[in-house]
Amino acid sequence: MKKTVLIAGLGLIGGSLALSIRETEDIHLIGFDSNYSTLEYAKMNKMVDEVYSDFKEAILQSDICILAAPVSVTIEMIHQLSKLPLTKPIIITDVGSVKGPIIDAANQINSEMISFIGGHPMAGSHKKGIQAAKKNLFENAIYVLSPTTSSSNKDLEQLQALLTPTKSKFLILEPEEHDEMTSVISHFPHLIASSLVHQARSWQKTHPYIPKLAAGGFRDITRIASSNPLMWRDIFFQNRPKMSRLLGDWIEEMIHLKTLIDTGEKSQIQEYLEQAREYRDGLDSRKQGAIPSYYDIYVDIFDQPGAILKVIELLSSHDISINNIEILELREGITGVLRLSFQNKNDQEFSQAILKKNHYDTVIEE
Ligand SMILES: NC(=O)c1ccc[n+]([C@@H]2O[C@H](COP(=O)([O-])OP(=O)(O)OC[C@H]3O[C@@H](n4cnc5c(N)ncnc54)[C@H](O)[C@@H]3O)[C@@H](O)[C@H]2O)c1
Ligand SMILES: O=C(O)C(=O)C[C@]1(C(=O)O)C=C[C@@H](O)C=C1
Repeated sequence: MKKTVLIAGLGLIGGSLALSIRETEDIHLIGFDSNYSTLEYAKMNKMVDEVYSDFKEAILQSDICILAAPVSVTIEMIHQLSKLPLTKPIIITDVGSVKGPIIDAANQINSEMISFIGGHPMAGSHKKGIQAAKKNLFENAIYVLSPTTSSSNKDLEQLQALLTPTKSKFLILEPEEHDEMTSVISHFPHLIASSLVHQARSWQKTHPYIPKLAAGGFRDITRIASSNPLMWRDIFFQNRPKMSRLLGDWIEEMIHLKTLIDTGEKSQIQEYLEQAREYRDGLDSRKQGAIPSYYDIYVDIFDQPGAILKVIELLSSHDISINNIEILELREGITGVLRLSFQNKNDQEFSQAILKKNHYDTVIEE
């Protein structure tokens, strides 16, 4: 018999999950969202089989439910769930970027019917909403799962089977361990990116040309400052003890760096930069399985009308899906560099072959 799977919150993450699992044969996929136009979009684009504007109605018929709303809303949904008159067993999971408070809420559920397994796909984007959803968003990404005492091994296997089409790699973690690591490698960097943008904005008051000087470096390090403020407010708030600790460490480190700069400690500054470079280069995931990254190609282009479009058209005419496009340098009349990101090695290599055949200079960084 078909299982009914509910995705509650059809934004970037919920929508992407819907796109990747919707072709699974033995499921009936339903979606719930508080935003009416999101439900309309999901229905029009056949992202789910049915849409619901009432959480209770949707959940009562589901066998598996994926909560994919902002973290604070997810916690509210778990409180609501615990009060529902459920008549059949249901596996509940979530996708929230912070796990501790979500698992704490789940542990308060007093229903034999609910098996809760925390979840967090470690892939996303600075974009939000259903229109930014992508089928292959999670390919090769780590997908953290945090089982609780309410869930059995069979439940975990069932959830992993449902998520298999995402082509992600499962990693079982305790919530505390998850929150500690993601605070370092995901949450805190967002705070720093936003603070760098604030610094530039403040200096712009006296130096109006600052935005014109913002080249590849500033854009690279601050891309994530364009992310969804509501989602990140929730993440910082729900993980605030860890964020506060990291801020303390960071301030101390900055004071140390300031001393090195003020006293002109050239060799120590160089050593600091070298150590950072070595660690950053070693993170390149595909060899070590640390952080899943996109498969990038750097393409030289000339600043001519339609130059970027030509590259996109060329690859899309071969049915290649480009995950992200970034213009790293494009100044009037000179050669620029496009960074094209793909979700897998095949697309990356195939694209390079096509571009080379069409006389583009390309580089893949190893
Ligand atoms: N964006 C990322 O990079 C990323 C990556 C991994 C995990 N996450 C986590 O995924 C979750 C969703 O993030 P997103 O990026 O998809 O955000 P999003 O803003 O794109 O989507 C959130 C969706 O939840 C819906 N929603 C909000 N309040 C609701 C409510 N009360 N009832 C029903 N639906 C409601 C919104 O209408 C929207 O469709 C968050 O918990 C976030 O921490 C995000
Ligand atoms: O690629 C991005 O824009 C992201 O910020 C994705 C990102 C991250 O890598 O920090 C953001 C939040 C998540 O919970 C998981 C992934």
